[in-house]
Amino acid sequence: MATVSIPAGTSALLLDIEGTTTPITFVKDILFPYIREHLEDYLSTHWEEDECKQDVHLLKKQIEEDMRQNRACPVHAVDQTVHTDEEKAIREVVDNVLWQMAADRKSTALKQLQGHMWRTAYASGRIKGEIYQDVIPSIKRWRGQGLKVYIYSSGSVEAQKLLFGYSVEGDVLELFDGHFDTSIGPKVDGKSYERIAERIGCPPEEITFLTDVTREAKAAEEAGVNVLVVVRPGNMELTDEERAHYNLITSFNQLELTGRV
Ligand SMILES: CSCCC(=O)C(=O)COP(=O)(O)O
Ligand SMILES: [Mg+2]
Repeated sequence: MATVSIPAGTSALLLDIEGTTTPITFVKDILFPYIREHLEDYLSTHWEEDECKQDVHLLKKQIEEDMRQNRACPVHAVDQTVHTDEEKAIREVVDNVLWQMAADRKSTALKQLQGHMWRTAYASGRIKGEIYQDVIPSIKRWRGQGLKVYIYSSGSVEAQKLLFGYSVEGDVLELFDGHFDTSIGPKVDGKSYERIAERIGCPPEEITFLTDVTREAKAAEEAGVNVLVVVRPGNMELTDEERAHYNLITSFNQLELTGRV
């Protein structure tokens, strides 16, 4: 297995989850089906709770934004502050959420609701966060070499903490120095990486971002962040051009920090 160097000046690693630390199949075959299966029940049970009301409100704001952008989407006009037909309202929210999921949207509104729904599944032991075997030993090694390690995923911070807090490797949350989600901005926008650099207090050139998605890699590069593209089984195929342009790794074990013990 060829080693790939991380520049000597690197002080922080920023990790994507799906397709990088975690198999895409875990998200597609376990996490997302759980949402589809429990969505209607979850909304009915929690409809009157503040958190659920905020989630529904955020979904409504997303729809308003989608309509402004002329995106066709199932609309819910639910306003829980006025009396409505609850069953009909829930049906509308379900339709919108399922539509967003079918399109694999990464909207903060969708991700927020999903994070809240997975709580019970993780806490009850029904779901355990999957992590590739090379991930945890590598993170421990990097931390031992003085690097900080952060997560940046489209999954909400709460969803990230559930995955690593209830993982197949136990609770490994203490290995992370912080978490970012799309509330800092979309992963395909360079500005998001500038904001993260500012937030963690280190220049973009000192950050190395690991992701499976080249649109994200491109955005990070635009911000001056060093990038590695992770190739895992089931990840999206890269074009020849992408293969030529990016440094690729198939395992975190390949990473070597130049100039560090
Ligand atoms: C970590 S929560 C579940 C995954 C998820 O919903 C998602 O959108 C993952 O996207 P990523 O940015 O980690 O590829
Ligand atoms: Mg990913």
